[in-house]
Amino acid sequence: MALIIKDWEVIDDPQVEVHTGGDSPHDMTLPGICEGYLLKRRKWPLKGWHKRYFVLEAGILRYSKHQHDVSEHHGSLDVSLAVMSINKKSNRIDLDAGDILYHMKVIAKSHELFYIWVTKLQAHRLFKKNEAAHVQSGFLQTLSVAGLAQRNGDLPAAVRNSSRGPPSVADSAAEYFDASDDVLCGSSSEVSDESGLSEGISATRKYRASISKTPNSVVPKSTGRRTTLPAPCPDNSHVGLMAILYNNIGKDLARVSMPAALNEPVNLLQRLCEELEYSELLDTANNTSDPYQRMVYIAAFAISGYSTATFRNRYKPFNPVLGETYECIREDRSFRIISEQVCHHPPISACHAESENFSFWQDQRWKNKFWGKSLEILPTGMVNVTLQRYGDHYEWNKVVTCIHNVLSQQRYLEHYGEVTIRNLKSNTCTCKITFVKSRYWGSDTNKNEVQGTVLDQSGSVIHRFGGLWHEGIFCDTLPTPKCVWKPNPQPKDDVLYYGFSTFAMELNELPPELKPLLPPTDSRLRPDQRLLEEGKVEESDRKKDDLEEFQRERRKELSKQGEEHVPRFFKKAKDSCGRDVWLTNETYWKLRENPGFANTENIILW
Ligand SMILES: CC(C)CCC[C@@H](C)[C@H]1CC[C@H]2[C@@H]3CC=C4C[C@@H](O)CC[C@]4(C)[C@H]3CC[C@]12C
Repeated sequence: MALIIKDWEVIDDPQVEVHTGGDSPHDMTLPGICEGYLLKRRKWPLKGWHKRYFVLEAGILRYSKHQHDVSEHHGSLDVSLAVMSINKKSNRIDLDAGDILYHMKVIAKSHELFYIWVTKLQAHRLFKKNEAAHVQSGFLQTLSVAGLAQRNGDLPAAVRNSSRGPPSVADSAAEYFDASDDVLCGSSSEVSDESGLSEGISATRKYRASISKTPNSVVPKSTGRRTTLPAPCPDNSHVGLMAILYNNIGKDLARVSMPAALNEPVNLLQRLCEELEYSELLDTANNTSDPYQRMVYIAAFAISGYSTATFRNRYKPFNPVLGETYECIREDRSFRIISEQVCHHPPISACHAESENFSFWQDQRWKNKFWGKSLEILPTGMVNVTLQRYGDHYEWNKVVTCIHNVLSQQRYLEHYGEVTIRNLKSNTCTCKITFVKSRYWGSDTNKNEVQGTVLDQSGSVIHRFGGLWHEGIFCDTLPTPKCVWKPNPQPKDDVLYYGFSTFAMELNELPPELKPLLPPTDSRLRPDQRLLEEGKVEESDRKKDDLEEFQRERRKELSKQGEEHVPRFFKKAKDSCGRDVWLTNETYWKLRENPGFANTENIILW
């Protein structure tokens, strides 16, 4: 656990990782150089903050007065020997190596720049440690009897990777750019004590008691769909994540290739469909005449999409390849959805669902921030729902999802931040939902708290609701106070099956009668994902490599011809605020019916 003293956080020492993964492509490479002006605190003779030029190279941090005199640097420090603490609020970094102590601060109020320095420092610290371990293991090896020499796979990653050159400065500049373009900043979600926090806690306790008294929804009658997966999930506890993550700092997680053993047999397109697991809340909203009450159901729906996180922290979804599609028709829930990977850099997945009660669409993309122990996922883009009967168009943002202890088996997910739901067709009411960031001193009981209010035009509270995103939401201001949403119970043996809900199990099912109707780009036909689902991990891994290579080839070919990939079922547009959005072009279902995808020209992805 990171030690936290009044906004200061001691960053855990990077653990040198011993690889067992043989020829994994994710070995440690020399991290890129990081340089620029920072403020450095000085005690004597001129007390205060002074602007200095810092250069971080191969694990050594040097500084000088100006950029042009870096050669005559004033001081230098091996960053792997220093304890690093950071203060996210004031953008400060302290490096304490006992005899040498650097207090540094990012000049501009740029949280981005601060983040880049912190992650780069971590990468360099790990690199330097690895290097030290290399020297030490080399030393041990010389001592050991020749025949007992260590297997290649047991050596620290850096040892085997020495042949690969350091990334160029241009590379690392690209990486910075990647990390810094239009990112949302910081975590604004910590509820301050003045805002009635203790009140909130006791309210949540009350809500919680009421939720637990509410019986679970009746298990739906058999839908004829499968209730389990063909094979249990592989054990992936041996896969070393440290090198993968440190080497990809600043990059989109969705663009980083990882071994198949880390994956779950659904992809991000299918996970968009999974957000409709509780679509009956939208049906209810469409049958509720009171606009304020309707908003409560929309809010419950917005929260329900986050509940799978409780059980889904051990595996990551497959990244769809550009042009991949996924359809799902649910007669039992009377909706159908189509999604497509519309952009590769940055990765964007777009979806559109429709039913007699509602439409639902979003394009999902996000940024990552890797803080050493945790990884924050900052989604951009809005979720949209329209209700057929009232013509309402609701729009809301998503909150931050944080993967805590990302490198260890104690991994867990947390959501925090504020959601504002607006009805673009009427300003009768808005809704504010707070996903409360858990306080580090708190026990488990203050985890996953959600509080919300529905406000009228003048800002008065009309409804209040709350609870926990993994247990349910209670609203005590409805004519009959009630639990508006409660997650379905997990199926038996869910731990063996990736923590999937029944709904998730059904996503990748491929009934024989469906197969001829699907375009060849449908995720259900993706071979590596199918192999993983069947428990053939190694074959899946190989297929995954081929498939990714094939995607790169296709991209090269296209750019050689000066062309750009054009999504097939979605078009780019601007929303009311001028943001780029991807909307359906309404061709999918028409083509499916006539002439049918077997009779159209399709791109070949695998
Ligand atoms: C490194 C690996 C093995 C650890 C597991 C990573 C898992 C937990 C990560 C990888 C990608 C992540 C998803 C990426 C994007 C979103 C959209 C966001 O609006 C809600 C969270 C959600 C749905 C994330 C949930 C957590 C997630 C599934």
